[in-house]
Amino acid sequence: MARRRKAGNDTAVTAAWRASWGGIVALILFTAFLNLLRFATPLYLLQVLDRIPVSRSVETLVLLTVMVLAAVAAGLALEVVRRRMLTRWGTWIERRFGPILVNQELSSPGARPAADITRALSDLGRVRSFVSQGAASWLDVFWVPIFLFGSFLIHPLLGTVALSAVGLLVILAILQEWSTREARRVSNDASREAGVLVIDAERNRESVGALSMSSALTEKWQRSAGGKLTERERIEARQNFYRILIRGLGEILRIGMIAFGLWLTIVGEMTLGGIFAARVMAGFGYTLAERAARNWRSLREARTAYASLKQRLADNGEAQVSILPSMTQAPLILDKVSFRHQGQREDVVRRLSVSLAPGEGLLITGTGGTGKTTLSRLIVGIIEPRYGQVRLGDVQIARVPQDIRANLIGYLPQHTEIFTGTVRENISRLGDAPFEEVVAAAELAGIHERIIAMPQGYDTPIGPEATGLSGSERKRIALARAFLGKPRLIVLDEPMANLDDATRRALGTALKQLKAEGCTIVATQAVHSTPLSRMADKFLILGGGTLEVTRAESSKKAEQADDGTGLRSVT
Ligand SMILES: Nc1ncnc2c1ncn2[C@@H]1O[C@H](COP(=O)(O)OP(=O)(O)OP(=O)(O)O)[C@@H](O)[C@H]1O
Repeated sequence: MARRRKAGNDTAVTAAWRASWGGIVALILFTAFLNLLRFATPLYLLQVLDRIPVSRSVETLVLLTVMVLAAVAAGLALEVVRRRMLTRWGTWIERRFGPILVNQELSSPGARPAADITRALSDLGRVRSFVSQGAASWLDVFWVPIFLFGSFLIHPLLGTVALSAVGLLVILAILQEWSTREARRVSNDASREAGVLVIDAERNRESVGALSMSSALTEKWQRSAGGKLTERERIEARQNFYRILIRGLGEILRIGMIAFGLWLTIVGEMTLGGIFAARVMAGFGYTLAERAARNWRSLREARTAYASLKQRLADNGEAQVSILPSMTQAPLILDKVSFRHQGQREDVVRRLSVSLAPGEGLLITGTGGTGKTTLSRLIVGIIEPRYGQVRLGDVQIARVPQDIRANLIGYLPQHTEIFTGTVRENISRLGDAPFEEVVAAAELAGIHERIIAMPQGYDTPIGPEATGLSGSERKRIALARAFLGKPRLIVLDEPMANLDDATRRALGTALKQLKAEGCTIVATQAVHSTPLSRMADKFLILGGGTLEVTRAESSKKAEQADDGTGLRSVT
């Protein structure tokens, strides 16, 4: 399976390379042409300075000048086209991989944190930005030796001077990189810390305001941001120092070329045209090397970003499985499931086995922190067990492609999530489910009447803040989302929390109706709820580090279970 997965994703990356191949060849040719055109100026100088003073031919001067200007104009035109090609290539890369990454990160069974999506996209942005802006200088860098060789051909001494200057430039660039590396690491860490702090504060704005945490948070932010600024100052001071040295070295090279050139003319080894031609070629070589050195970091960052993107694309947790048509009829099976959170010493769930036929209900009970949410997430395939399997029949849920999983499973997370969009879009999972299905789901969740009382009904825009909706109304919209299309398996994490008694009873009735239509229901509760107990055919009590699966004999047993006693027969 792993081999098949890798092969499939390699195709995505290699297909992109294959599709880019023609463009890359064109870019190399453009680069070759425009650099060849750069030789027009030194050739012109050789001809004009050495021949015209002797021949005194104005026509030749005009003709050569027109020719060199045409070559310069052609070179500039090619450069414009080359830059345009690189920009388009960069945009193409981002367009091609952006949706794949977002979709992959959002549907990953590992449920990566949101920061991971941001990181993946910023890696992609880095690759795009390098291709659009930095790649040209690295394409040109291969021409540095050719320009140096040109000045070497005019005179070995001038070639050696140019080569030494470029060599020194490389050493300075390495020193610049090396001397700022640690400061950049510290600055990036501080910057990330400050950013996370602001995002957290923004997310928990209400608590920050109500509990007067703003000055403490500002102080904390200032410490991180201040650290970043100090390091940035240090980095910039060093960078400026090396940049000035590199610029100065360029000036020294130009002066040196003239000085050595003139000396060579004095000793009769060179002409005036030769001096200027060699000086121009050495100047081109140096400038191209300097540009590449300036883009050194962006090349390195783009390489790291590319490697990480490639890894992400090869790390697609969704295996292609053949979905048996019988999956909709198959039981939900938890087969010796164990799970431990990263960094924890204890398993939250250990060797848990339970099976639920279509139409059966399971109620997971336990006090805070006993693992109800973890188990719900294991069942819907957001996280994968450490050992054991969660299956629908023979198929592991976490391995089911996301689009198929979405039709099979409805899920209400513990924290109600409302997306920016209309009520209808929120219930239809931002898709285009038929309106009747959306209404049916809203009716089951007991929110239909409230929605049609809104000014724009199902088209009313709402968002994460969802002002204008009570906590219970938000919850019922999220419940409707879970019920949409009456999926094969519905997992509800604390569905009764925040609901009043009448709504709880109505929800209990809705769950019974869904069960009667063949849905398997898994619900959790921290506090006893009679409608949920009535819905359940099986009970699972978490707590005290042990798990026991029990068959309900009566809802009373569930009540006993709330305090950690009662219910003990394993299915
Ligand atoms: N991402 C995580 N990393 C490490 N430990 C975690 C993580 N999520 C939960 N835990 C730990 O796993 C245990 C079970 O947490 P879980 O949220 O599943 O419990 P719960 O029964 O749903 O709690 P509550 O009713 O308070 O929501 C807790 O001890 C919790 O601290």
